[in-house]
Amino acid sequence: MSKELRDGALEYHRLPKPGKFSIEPTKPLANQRDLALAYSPGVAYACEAIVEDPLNASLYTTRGNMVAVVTNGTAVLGLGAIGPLAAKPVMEGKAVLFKKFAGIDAVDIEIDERDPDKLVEIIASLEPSFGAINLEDIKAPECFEIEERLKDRMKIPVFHDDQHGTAIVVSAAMLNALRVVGKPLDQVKLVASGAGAAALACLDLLVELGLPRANITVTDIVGVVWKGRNEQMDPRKETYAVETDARTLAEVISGADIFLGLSAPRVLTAEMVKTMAPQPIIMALANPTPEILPDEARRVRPDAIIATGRSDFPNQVNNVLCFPFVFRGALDVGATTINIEMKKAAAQAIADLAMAEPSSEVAQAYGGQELRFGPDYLIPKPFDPRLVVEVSSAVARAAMESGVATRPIEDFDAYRQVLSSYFFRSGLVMRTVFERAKAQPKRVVYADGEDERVLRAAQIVVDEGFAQPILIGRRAVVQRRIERLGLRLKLDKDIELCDPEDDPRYNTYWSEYHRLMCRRGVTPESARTVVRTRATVIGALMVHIGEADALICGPVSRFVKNLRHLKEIFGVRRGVSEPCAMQALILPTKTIFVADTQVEHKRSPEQIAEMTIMCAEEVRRFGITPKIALLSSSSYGTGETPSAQMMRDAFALVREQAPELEVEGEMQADAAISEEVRHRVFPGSLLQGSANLLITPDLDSGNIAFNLAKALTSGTSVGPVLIGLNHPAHILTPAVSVRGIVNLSALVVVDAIEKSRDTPWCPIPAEPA
Ligand SMILES: NC(=O)C1=CN([C@@H]2O[C@H](COP(=O)(O)OP(=O)(O)OC[C@H]3O[C@@H](n4cnc5c(N)ncnc54)[C@H](OP(=O)(O)O)[C@@H]3O)[C@@H](O)[C@H]2O)C=CC1
Ligand SMILES: CC(=O)C(=O)O
Ligand SMILES: [Mg+2]
Repeated sequence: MSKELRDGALEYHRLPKPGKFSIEPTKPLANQRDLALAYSPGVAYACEAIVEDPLNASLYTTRGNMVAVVTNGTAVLGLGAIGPLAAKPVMEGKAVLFKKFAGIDAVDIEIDERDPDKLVEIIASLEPSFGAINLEDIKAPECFEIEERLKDRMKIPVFHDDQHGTAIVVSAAMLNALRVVGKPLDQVKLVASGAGAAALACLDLLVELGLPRANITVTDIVGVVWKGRNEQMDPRKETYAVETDARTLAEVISGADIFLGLSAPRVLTAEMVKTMAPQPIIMALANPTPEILPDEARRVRPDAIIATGRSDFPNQVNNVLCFPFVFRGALDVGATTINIEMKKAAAQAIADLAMAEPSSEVAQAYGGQELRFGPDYLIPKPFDPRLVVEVSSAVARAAMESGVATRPIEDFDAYRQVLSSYFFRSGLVMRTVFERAKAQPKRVVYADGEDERVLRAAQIVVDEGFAQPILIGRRAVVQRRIERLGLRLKLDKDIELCDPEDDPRYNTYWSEYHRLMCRRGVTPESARTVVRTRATVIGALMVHIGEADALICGPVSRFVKNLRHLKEIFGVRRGVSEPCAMQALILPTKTIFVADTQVEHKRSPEQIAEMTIMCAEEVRRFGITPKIALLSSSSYGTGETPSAQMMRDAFALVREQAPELEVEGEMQADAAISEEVRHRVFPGSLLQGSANLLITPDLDSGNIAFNLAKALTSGTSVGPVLIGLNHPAHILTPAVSVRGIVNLSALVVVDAIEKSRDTPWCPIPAEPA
């Protein structure tokens, strides 16, 4: 390993605080009452509820989402028996991965004990504290007995990750590697290096999946595991002992289709690789140094498919792809164990994901690497946000079907939404919107149909089935990009295309545009030019004419230009003097909406009141009750600036026009968020709790406040949501992500559904306003 990596890793572990995680309270502990609830005397009620029914522990404590990562430090990575203290960085790392990838709270427990009997006693005694136990880096053969005895004794899942996590990921990668080389699992010859925890569990699962036991030869530190051998044997190894005169890896590797290394650094040589069968599969998985480095193997066998356990080579076969998600699924259904059905379901889900087209989030995280199923992309990358959804739900379902789930999931669609929120925090907030959109899909035209993000979003929209996309773009370019991105979209089947260079509807579009704009200085000639060159205009005309129900434009062209076209072609809703843009910031504990972030830099009190009422209506679409604060530098009359007066006037107008709204103003932003601060300055406030819709006095303050909060909190943003036009449309900003486009697509479909019901929209004016 390079010095640079060593220095970087040590600094990462040391700064800014030693170690990799800390524990944060999830409840307020700010005053005497909180103390009385959290601790004595209030806590006693939670204790009594658990005495009454032990299942209440998952209601009143962290137990249901808490996993112990337990080791005794006897087989730490490939570093060997380095002891429990030195194992702590690895275990802290596993704990952090549980949290990051699957939202599971995990703590590392390093136990200074090698005696299996004592270890079993210690670990079994942890049952009251945890919802599941992840055994880690405990050496073979003791690990087998330890796990079996704990599984018998404990009523929560006990899972030795080095065995089963590795087996699941190896099986997924193996199934896909065999798919690439076109060899059936029941006809390949496999040689394993290593007969420890990981290797034997992998072999067990591969046998379960159809690899004949007779096709397997195992080697370890002594050499071939043969029938009759006495040296360093144990009952588990014995099950793979074969009748043979061969005694070394070099002898048995000849003609093998697969090398599975879960042993030690550099045990496989280039000479040995040369003798393998055509298109050999080499899984050199010892960590951190594999049995052979990929370059060395590739040099002698360019036809090989190669995987390692490391993130710095293609095909990282590592149990990180599995353990967070298997535990997530098991905890969510209250599984009493993790059985073979759950393991097989996890392996299949991982294998299937690599076959699906790559996600843009992964492409982004991996710096634009080519991520299409093939020899260098056999399994998904650890940062693939689909893993938590697909693997956890497959495991949960398998637990239910195999009868080990104590809390079966009733609504799998809802569960998948919750799972996606572990990665995309917009998931939960957007759930109501997606459900409504799916119930009544609409035709959405995308003006920038050649943009890669739009194409990826269109694929998701088609897969999720909440809209029928229409793309504006040149046919050859769109087709080429679909292929390059590995998408499955079929032009003219999944999606309609409008090619601005060659569309028979061109004459209809420019004539209509001219009709709308002829009294605004637009000549037939310039109408032709605008329609030929501005995709947003074509998209807007399609909606206006009724060929589409809603429009998404951007991210390529500028927001203000797009908005101008939309106002010209659509007009604004009756009673609206100016549209506005609202953005949502989704934080771990709450969602806030801010307006106006994009549209009009100066509004009158009447327009602020109008915007407030429109935005409140929009917030309800997310299933959230608006709690509105009209922001200012002044709180309840403390300032005399014109903008403070304007917000006071706007507040009075909103109270008059929409008395049902929970609204207050004018106030500073901290008073809006904190009830405590607000009550200090104005105890009689009409607003309860924290405001979630923040109306700012002008565009600059709205935009600055939103972006500052976003940058400081790293919250997820949804929007800008364009409100007030006479037809459903949103304008994408240049920084939008694929997920952002998908979110806005769902929102625009919901707009279109409401418009089709004629609530609260009004008809298209004959001439634009
Ligand atoms: N990529 C991944 O996701 C994972 C990788 N691993 C890696 O796999 C390796 C084994 O881990 P694990 O099974 O937990 O450990 P174990 O200690 O349980 O097993 C190690 C095995 O390797 C054998 N071995 C050790 N040295 C050699 C050698 N020089 N030549 C041949 N065989 C040897 C041992 O032989 P003997 O039985 O004779 O002692 C034993 O069978 C480690 O490098 C670990 O990092 C493990 C889990 C997951
Ligand atoms: C990845 C892992 O668990 C190991 O190498 O031990
Ligand atoms: Mg391990």
